[in-house]
Amino acid sequence: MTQFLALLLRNRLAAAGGIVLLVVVVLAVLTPVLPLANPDATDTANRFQPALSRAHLLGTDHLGRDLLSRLLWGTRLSLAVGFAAAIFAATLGAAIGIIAGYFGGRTDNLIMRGVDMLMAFPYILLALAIVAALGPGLGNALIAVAAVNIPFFARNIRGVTVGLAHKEFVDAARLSGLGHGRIILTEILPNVVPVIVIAMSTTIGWMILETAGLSFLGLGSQPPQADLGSMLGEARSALITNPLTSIVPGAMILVIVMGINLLGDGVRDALDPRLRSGALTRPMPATRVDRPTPPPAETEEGGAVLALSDLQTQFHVKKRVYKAVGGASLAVRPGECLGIIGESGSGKSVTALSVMGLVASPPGVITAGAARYDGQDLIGARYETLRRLRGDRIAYIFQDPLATLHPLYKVGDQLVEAIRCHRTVSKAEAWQRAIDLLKQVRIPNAESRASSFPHEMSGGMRQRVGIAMAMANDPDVIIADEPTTALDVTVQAQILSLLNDLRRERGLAIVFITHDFGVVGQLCDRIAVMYAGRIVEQGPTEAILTTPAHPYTRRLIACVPELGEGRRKLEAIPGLPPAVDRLDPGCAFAPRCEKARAACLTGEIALAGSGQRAVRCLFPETEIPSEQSA
Ligand SMILES: Nc1ncnc2c1ncn2[C@@H]1O[C@H](COP(=O)(O)OP(=O)(O)OP(=O)(O)O)[C@@H](O)[C@H]1O
Repeated sequence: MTQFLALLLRNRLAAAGGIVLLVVVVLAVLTPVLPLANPDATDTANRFQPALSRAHLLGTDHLGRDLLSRLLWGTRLSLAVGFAAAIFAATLGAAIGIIAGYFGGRTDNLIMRGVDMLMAFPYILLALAIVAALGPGLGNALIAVAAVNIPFFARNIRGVTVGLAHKEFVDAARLSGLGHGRIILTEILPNVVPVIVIAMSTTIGWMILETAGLSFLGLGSQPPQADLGSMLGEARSALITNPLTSIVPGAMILVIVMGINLLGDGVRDALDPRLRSGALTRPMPATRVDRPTPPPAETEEGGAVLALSDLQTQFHVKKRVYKAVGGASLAVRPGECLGIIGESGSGKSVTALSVMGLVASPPGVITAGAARYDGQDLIGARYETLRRLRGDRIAYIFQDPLATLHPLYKVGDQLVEAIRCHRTVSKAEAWQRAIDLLKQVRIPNAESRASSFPHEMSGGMRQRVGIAMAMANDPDVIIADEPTTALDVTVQAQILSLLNDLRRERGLAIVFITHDFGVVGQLCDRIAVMYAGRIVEQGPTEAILTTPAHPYTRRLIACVPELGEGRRKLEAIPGLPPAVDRLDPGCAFAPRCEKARAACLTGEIALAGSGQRAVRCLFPETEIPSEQSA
C-alpha cells in the first residue's frame, strides 16, 4: 500500500488530480456542518445576484437561491450518485464477467450475447428507456447509469478471466480439489481486482457526467433538490443573460471529472507491476549513461572488434542501487568466441545488453567504462548511431525466440523487415535473402517455412530463425544470450555447430553467455567467469577447464555432472550469490569460499595475471604469473 501511494504521488498530474478531488470530497462531506444558506430557500427579490454580493459568495440563481450552497449540496449528491453507480456497475459487471470467463462454453455464450444486446443500444437511449420505465428521480437515474455501464465491466473482466481460467496456477487449484467458488474467490478474483479498480477509477468521472446528463434533461434529481446536472439544466434559459449560474456547476463538473481522470490514470499506472521498479515513464530508447568519470583510454586489445573496459551498470530502484555490473573488461576478436559463464544473477545478460544500450532505463544506468566497437565508444553514443549498429554490425540472439519473434507475422516477413531496416533492397530481393538465411541455418524446406508463423515451428526451428535474424545483415559481432538453454541436447549440438561454422566461415566474433561448461567447452576459445557483477577469472577455455584458478570457477566446474565418468558426488556450492545492492568490501565470493582468509574481506582485489590468463583472487588454486591485467 505504501509502495502504491509512493508511486501514485510520484506522478505529479495524478497527485494534483487526487488533491483536487480530496478537497472537493472533503467539502462535500462537510457541507451539512458548514454555515451555508438553505439551498432550496427562494428569494425572488434577489434573483441573479452577482458573485461576491452581500451574503452570497457565488451569487444567486433564477429563484434567488444561494448558488454556493446549492453547488456544495449538488456536488455532494452528484459525487454520491456517481460513486454508487460505479460500485454497483463494477460489482455486477465483474461478477457477470468472471462467471462468463471462468465457466466458458454455453454459459459464456448466453451471458455475453445478452451483454452484446445491451451494448447494441446507444447507451443514452438505453438510460432514457430505463428512466422512462422506472420514472424520473435520482435513484432511478443511478440505476439507469449503473445498468448501462454493466456491459462495459462485464466485457473487460470476462476478457481478463478467460486469460486466467486456464493458467497453470488455476489448473493446480483444480487438481488440488478446490471447488469453483473457492477457485473464483482465491485464484481469479485477486488477479482481476486491479483491473476492476482501474476500470472503476477511469469510469467514475464518466458516470458522474451521465448522471448529470440525465438530471440536465429533467430525468434525474427533481426540484427543488439540486445536483450538478439539474443546476445546469435550470441555468440553461439564462445562459446568455446570466452565465454565472451555468458556469458555477459547469466548472465544478469539469474540476471533478478532470480530477478523477488524472487520478484514475495515476492509479492505473501505479497498479501496473511493470512500472513499480522505475519512474512512471516508458523505457528510454537507449540505456541512460551517467559517467561522472571520463571513459578509460583505449587499450591495445590485439585487434579486438568489441572491447569492454571497466563497464559498470547499475539499477537505481528507489533508494537502492543494484551494482549489476561492477567493472567488466572483455575483448573479442574476429572469428573468436568468448564465453561468459556464471551463476544466475551474476550480471552476464546486463553486461551484454549494456553494449548496445539495451538495458531498460529506468531503472538501468551505465555509470562508468567504455564499450568500443572498432574503436568507437558505444556508451553514450547518439541513439541514431546505436540504432544503425543494432542488428546490423552487432546482433543479439536471445534465449526465448518465442518472446522475440512477432506472433502475428510470418518468419519470412520478419527476416525481410530485419534486412530492409538496414539495407535498401526490394521486397523480392529481401525475401530471397530471407530464404537463403533459413537455408544457411539448415531449416528444411526453407521456401515453405518462410511462410510459417512462429507458433507453427518447434523450439529448435525458432531458435534457428533467431540465429538467421541475427545473421540477416552479416554482422561483425553476435551476442548470444543462452541461445541453447531451452533446447534438447541434439538440437543444442546442431545449433552450436551451426554457430561454430558461421564464425569460421565469416570471421564472426561471438560473445556466448551460458551457465553450461559443456557448451563453453564445445564452442568457446576463451572464457570469462562472472560473479556478483565482476569478472573473477578469464583465460583460454582449455586452461580454465583443466586448471581453474579461482575457487569459484573450480567449484562451478565441480557442479557439472559428467557422462561416462562413473558415479561422482556433485559438489554444490554452499550458500547463495550476494545481493548486488549490499556488496561488502573484498571478494564477493569469500563468504562461500572454504579458502577465504581475513585478507579476502578487505579492500579491492584486482584481476591479476599475465597474457590472456587472469584471476581476481588472493589465494588462487593455480598460481598465475602476476602482472596486473585490470
Ligand atoms: N530491472 C532490474 N531492477 C533491479 N535489478 C535488476 C534488474 N534487472 C536485473 N537486475 C539485477 O541485475 C543482476 C544481474 O542480472 P543478469 O540478468 O545480468 O544476470 P544473469 O547472470 O544474466 O542471470 P541469468 O543467467 O539468470 O540470466 C541481478 O542481480 C539482477 O537481480
